Amino acid sequence: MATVEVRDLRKRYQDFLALDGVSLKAETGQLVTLLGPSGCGKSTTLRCLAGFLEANGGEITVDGESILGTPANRRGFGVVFQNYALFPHMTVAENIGYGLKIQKLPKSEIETRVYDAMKLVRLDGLGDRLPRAISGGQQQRVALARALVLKPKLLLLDEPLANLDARLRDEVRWLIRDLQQQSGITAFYVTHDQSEAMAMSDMVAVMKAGRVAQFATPREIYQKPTERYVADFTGEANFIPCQSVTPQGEGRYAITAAGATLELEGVPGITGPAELLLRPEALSLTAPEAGTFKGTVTKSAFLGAALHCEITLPDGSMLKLAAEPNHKVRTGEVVGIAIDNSHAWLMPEVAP
Ligand SMILES: Nc1ncnc2c1ncn2[C@@H]1O[C@H](COP(=O)(O)OP(=O)(O)OP(=O)(O)O)[C@@H](O)[C@H]1O
Repeated sequence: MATVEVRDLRKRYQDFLALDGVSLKAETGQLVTLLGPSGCGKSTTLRCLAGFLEANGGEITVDGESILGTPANRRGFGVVFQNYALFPHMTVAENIGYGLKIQKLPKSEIETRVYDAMKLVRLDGLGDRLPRAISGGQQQRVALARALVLKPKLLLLDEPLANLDARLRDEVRWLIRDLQQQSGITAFYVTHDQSEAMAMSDMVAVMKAGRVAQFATPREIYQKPTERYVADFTGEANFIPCQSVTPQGEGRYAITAAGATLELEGVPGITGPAELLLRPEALSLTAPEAGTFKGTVTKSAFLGAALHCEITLPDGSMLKLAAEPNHKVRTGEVVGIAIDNSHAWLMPEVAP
């Protein structure tokens, strides 16, 4: 098992800088997700890790040793990409055992390991089928078994669920996480799906234009983002500009925003303009005089599990919240909004 560190990684395609100093680390047994919009450099980072691309600068170490000079086929990593690229003329079992055959292992050992791997990914009984005779989810599980059967030091997964429908995505997602945790294998996982990243990862690197905007646990990324980009990418978010910010030490601040005064935590060391992040779950409807904020309902929709409301504050800011479904509000009604301070967070207006 392996600790993997990426330091200041740079990659240029002709004159385009795709990676501009990417740094992150996976401790042994962790699953680290690279999350971000299309084109931010997730796959490029993973391909440098795999050895399919040569970096132009920086360092990648496994257990402290540089691997940049080691060709892909000597790195001992398992790779699962979205186009699973199974060999179409080989059976499921032959596909899974291919890497072991290349390593010239004895036939009996190959058979045992392939059998175990098929059981692990719940493909028992399908060993004799050709890839075209199994479903997309099963094909992706073959790809996973093919990587795991080699007992890799590191597992690299690039949008492995992208071609699956929603139900299968859920199923294979939990299977991957279960297998990764059971085997204690270190893994990097690329996705642009925020909920996938939150559900599966020990650590998340939110990427932005070839850099890592924030590298932290899913909880921290969601509740304590360092900038608006990260907050926006990791879930529903309301932002309210602050009129005044008074630091109170240890990452706490007293602020005024949209006519209210609040004390809350935030990104340490804010000195300039700041904005308040309020996730929908930080907000609840109350009587106008009882709320931290007072605002006017501009939209409401009953969604079954919640009443979705949009409320405009006196400074023009808009709050989206999920109210208790039995609440009834009218458009134009003045309401109070109570805030759970533990879900409120202060961020600098300009990224640090
Ligand atoms: N072979 C290439 N030649 C030139 N530019 C490339 C090449 N491969 C990728 N790029 C560019 O580098 C940037 C990063 O690409 P990359 O594939 O790493 O992004 P990504 O975050 O994985 O995106 P996606 O989610 O769409 O796969 C993009 O702007 C992309 O257009």
